[in-house]
Amino acid sequence: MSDKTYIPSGEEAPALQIGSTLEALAATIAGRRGAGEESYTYRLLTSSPDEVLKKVMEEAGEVALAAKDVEAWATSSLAAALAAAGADGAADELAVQLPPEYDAAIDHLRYEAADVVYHLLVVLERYGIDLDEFAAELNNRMTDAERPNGGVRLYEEHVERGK
Ligand SMILES: N=c1c2ncn([C@@H]3O[C@H](COP(=O)(O)OP(=O)(O)OP(=O)(O)O)[C@@H](O)[C@H]3O)c2ncn1[C@@H]1O[C@H](COP(=O)(O)O)[C@@H](O)[C@H]1O
Repeated sequence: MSDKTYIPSGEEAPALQIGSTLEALAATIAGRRGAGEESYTYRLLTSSPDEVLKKVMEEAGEVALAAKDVEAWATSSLAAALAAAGADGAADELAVQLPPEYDAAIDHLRYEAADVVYHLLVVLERYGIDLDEFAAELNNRMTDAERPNGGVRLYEEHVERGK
């Protein structure tokens, strides 16, 4: 844990699946600082920062396009169901059949989301923001009821609220 974060006393850190996955990936990325040119991650960590920053933007755009694809398949399925029901069809009895392409679009969205997260973690590594600090940023925005028990927090002096 960095000196920017803390776990409130009396609380234990949670063990969630996504947490350990992100920790493993972040550790792999950090470990690639010493790898050679054959490692894509090494190249992103050591080349012009524009390379990885461009990738984050590109992959975020791909997430948006993938999500629009999901919507398009859902919308066309609904349109087909409406057409099949005819003018007298009751809206609450529509039989919407989602095609295999819908499931494929969901898979693609998940894939692109993973690309964004990977590239974002490379950015965080490049700029020295560790996962605890990143988690603390998210945790600081949560209400007490939302925050996981033991969720790390940022010290007040590291919180910028633009005030
Ligand atoms: N999680 C990832 C990861 N996610 C995405 N990528 C790479 O990011 C690049 C994404 O570029 P593109 O979008 O152009 O390619 P694409 O995803 O194939 O295609 P589209 O998104 O355009 O459809 C590809 O080269 C992927 O291989 C990743 N490269 C590495 N990792 C992890 O990092 C570790 C270290 O990998 P090295 O970089 O090989 O050292 C790996 O073992 C993985 O655990």
